[in-house]
Amino acid sequence: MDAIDAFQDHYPDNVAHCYGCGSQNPHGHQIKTVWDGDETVTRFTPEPYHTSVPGYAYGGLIASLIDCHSTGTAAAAMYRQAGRDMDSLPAFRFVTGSLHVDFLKPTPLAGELVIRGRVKEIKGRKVVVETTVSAGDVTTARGEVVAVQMPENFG
Ligand SMILES: CCCCCCCC(=O)SCCNC(=O)CCNC(=O)[C@H](O)C(C)(C)COP(=O)(O)OP(=O)(O)OC[C@H]1O[C@@H](n2cnc3c(N)ncnc32)[C@H](O)[C@@H]1OP(=O)(O)O
Repeated sequence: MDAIDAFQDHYPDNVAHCYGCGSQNPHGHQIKTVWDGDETVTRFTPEPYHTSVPGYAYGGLIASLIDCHSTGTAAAAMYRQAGRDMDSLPAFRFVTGSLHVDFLKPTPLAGELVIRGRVKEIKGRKVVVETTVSAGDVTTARGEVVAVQMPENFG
């Protein structure tokens, strides 16, 4: 387990292959998300190959960071609401029902991005998460994700 004890470190191995957040996917982003009070935070440094316009990050990367940060936040929020440890069973696993992203400013490729999430609503199997992406003091993207608990018969 990572020193920071991220939400994603608690995903069972059989659902830890996601391109955005799976610790078992060597080609993926392998994001790591933690609580910061009532918010959640992920730190991610894009690589030169994440380019869109030279010097700036590809929008699909930004969207996928918002996506997996938010589904991880949804799972953690559900455990927190239930007063349960993230390793306890049955596992709360969330998939994306809806992903909305507003690209507010170009996101520079130089340096770390800070992704912050806030739970807007928890209702039944659904969690709505608002997430921002910031480079330094500048918020470059804002997203909203409807995360839905993964049905047992997913697929
Ligand atoms: C597990 C670790 C991996 C992490 C994944 C990381 C993120 C991903 O990339 S996941 C892959 C992309 N997503 C998918 O493939 C999901 C495909 N879609 C599905 O399987 C289904 O449509 C699914 C599960 C989202 C919802 O279906 P279902 O379980 O039948 O939901 P349902 O019972 O109708 O709705 C539950 C609630 O969610 C809401 N909801 C469902 N879909 C949406 C949607 N597209 N937009 C907005 N709200 C939605 C419903 O309105 C309902 O809300 P309310 O209770 O307020 O009425």
